[in-house]
Amino acid sequence: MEDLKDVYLTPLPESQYVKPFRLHYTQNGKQKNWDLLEVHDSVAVIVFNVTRKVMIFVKQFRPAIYYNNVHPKDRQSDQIDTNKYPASLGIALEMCAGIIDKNKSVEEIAQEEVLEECGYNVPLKKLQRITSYRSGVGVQGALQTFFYCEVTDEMKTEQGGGVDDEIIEVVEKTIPEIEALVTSPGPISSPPSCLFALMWFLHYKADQFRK
Ligand SMILES: O=c1ccn([C@@H]2O[C@H](COP(=O)(O)OP(=O)(O)O[C@H]3O[C@H](CO)[C@@H](O)[C@H](O)[C@H]3O)[C@@H](O)[C@H]2O)c(=O)[nH]1
Ligand SMILES: [Mg+2]
Repeated sequence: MEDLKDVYLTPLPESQYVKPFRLHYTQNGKQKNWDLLEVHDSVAVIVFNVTRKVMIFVKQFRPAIYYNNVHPKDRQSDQIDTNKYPASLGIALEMCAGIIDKNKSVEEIAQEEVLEECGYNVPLKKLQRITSYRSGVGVQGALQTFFYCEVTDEMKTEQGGGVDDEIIEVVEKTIPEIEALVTSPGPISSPPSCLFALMWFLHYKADQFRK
């Protein structure tokens, strides 16, 4: 995951993942505009292993985090120096998550992501839909649907780690480790949606697993 080289930037061509727009509107009689990115809606799943009382996280290289850790003056050069800026600067700890880019229900997408990324084969009825919320309200506003799912060691039928060219490390954390994560001074290399999910878990679910 940390073997990174040949890092450079280009302007964005036509993309299947992000579409940039300027939205024009008149509000209270005043003409305005706002620059935004159309991105896919998504699902995210808290996977909790009740056999060993650990939460299942995924760790992966996130180019957007990496980019934001590169000093603006060093972004201009032909290539970003990976000795100065190693891959570790872009590695995020997240819940299992995936974009909705297929004609399937959110439950089916969530089920697929849990298998592909974490290696657990869960029946649809084990996926508890908690809520949905808007991510990136400044420029995206896409909808993410959040699930909670309890798994056992017996359900782990695959390695996990992603599909195609995805490189994902499956990481397990105990409840005290989750508490340490959400109370750390940061910067935490996780999206706020993940931190919300962890607080939700600590508030509504964790007590029964603390004994
Ligand atoms: O520019 C891009 C963007 C995506 N991909 C591919 O698209 C897939 C995306 O993976 P998937 O697991 O479906 O989605 P995530 O990247 O995990 O993103 C989800 O999880 C994130 C963490 O919660 C949220 O921020 C996102 O909104 C949500 O879509 C992967 O195969 C990528 O390789 C590319 O190749 N190029
Ligand atoms: Mg994913």
